[in-house]
Amino acid sequence: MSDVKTLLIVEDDAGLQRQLRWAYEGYEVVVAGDRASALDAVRASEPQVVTLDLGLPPDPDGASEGLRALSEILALKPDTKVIVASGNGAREAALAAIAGGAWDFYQKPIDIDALGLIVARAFHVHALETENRRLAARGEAAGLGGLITAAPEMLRVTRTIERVAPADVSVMLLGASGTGKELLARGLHDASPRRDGPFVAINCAAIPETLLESELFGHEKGAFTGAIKTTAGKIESAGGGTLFLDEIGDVPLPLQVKLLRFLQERVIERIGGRRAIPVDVRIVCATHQDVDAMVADGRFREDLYYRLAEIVVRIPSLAERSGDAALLARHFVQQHKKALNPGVHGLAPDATAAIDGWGWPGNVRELENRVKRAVIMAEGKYVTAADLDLATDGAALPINLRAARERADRSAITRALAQADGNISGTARLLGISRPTLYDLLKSYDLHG
Ligand SMILES: Nc1ncnc2c1ncn2[C@@H]1O[C@H](COP(=O)(O)OP(=O)(O)OP(=O)(O)O)[C@@H](O)[C@H]1O
Repeated sequence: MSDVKTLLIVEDDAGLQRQLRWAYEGYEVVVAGDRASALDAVRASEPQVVTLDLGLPPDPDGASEGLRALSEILALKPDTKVIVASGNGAREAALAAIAGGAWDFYQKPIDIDALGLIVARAFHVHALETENRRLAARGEAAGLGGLITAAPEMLRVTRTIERVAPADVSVMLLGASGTGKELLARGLHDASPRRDGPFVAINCAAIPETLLESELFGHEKGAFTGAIKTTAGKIESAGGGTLFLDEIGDVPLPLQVKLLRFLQERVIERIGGRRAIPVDVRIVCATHQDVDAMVADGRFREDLYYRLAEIVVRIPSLAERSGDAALLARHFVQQHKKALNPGVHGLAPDATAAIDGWGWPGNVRELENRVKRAVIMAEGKYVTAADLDLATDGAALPINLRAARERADRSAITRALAQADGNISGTARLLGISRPTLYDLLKSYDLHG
């Protein structure tokens, strides 16, 4: 990357454009007045930092055009630091922008000095992150909550989590199984002012419906058969800290009502109890399910959704994080070799190639399990593709078109299967093929739906 610091100012007001253009020293300043020219400028000048007015034409009084520009800029260059400007009282737009990956926001009218400081800090952080990525490419990065990544798609997520951690807003993490949702929830807690309080996690899908209420809210002695002593629930135990509700989509409707009441009133009553107990807890929740669809067909209460999801963070699957699979595999080999097989030194080149070519439907959890098993199985100094049980993928074979097509097919199918949660109709729809064609492909590639 060149050393030139380029700042893009996206602002439709000609007066402000002029004022801002001359306000900065030491940066190459580029100015754009609307979304299309902003994108052209991002392509042409690759600014590290962008200040973006959310009210752009043709929606100068709203935020729709600005938010669209934000997402398009970040899709083009995910590591860009975008600072959004919003009008008075536009808290919702600002929150939406942060959830959408904006790095910071400031309230208009513009205070040139204050904005100058935010811009300078953005350049500084951009430079640090670039350096981190360089180190990470050599396998040396660990960030939020011990999370390992060098992928811009994931760095955006960790950045969002770091930004929302200090604010007491509820956060919903959406991602497939094994993408690191719990790790991120813990990272958020550790980065928040509640870090000295407890972090309590509960997997709502793993607890039978009949027990979930008592797990969450606690019970008094004698409240039901088997309630031999008064027990505090997870909500109460998380007092002063963070409660992580994993698989929130699995909470049955009657309990959703009770949860909503707690979120509105911030008091709980244990089962069989008469006393309202105030609890100060921050809620972070997660699910691999499509909550929007659940809300649409009445399986998830909309009012509860809005309470739980002030900020929604989508976590990319491992296959969507460029370069991370190999980086994480190296990390897991180093982490586990001592206990499992001290003779192992690292990964053989065919193993790295096979890892890159695999679709990782089970995400980081699958990767860690495969690597652990492979470290145990490895006979020589290096873990091979065969030890990882990935040798059939064709990744290690010489390149030919048929093999390349098969790899692409496999990768798309496994990703679609993961996204559709194994549902065949859903997978076929995502891939744009018919169900019978999908069945044929699954059979010929020996994949399992
Ligand atoms: N980026 C990462 N760096 C290091 N370890 C990771 C990363 N992501 C996930 N892991 C590890 O992978 C395992 C699965 O992660 P985690 O439990 O957070 O996933 P999850 O999305 O909550 O899964 P589930 O929804 O199935 O509970 C854990 O052992 C976690 O430590």
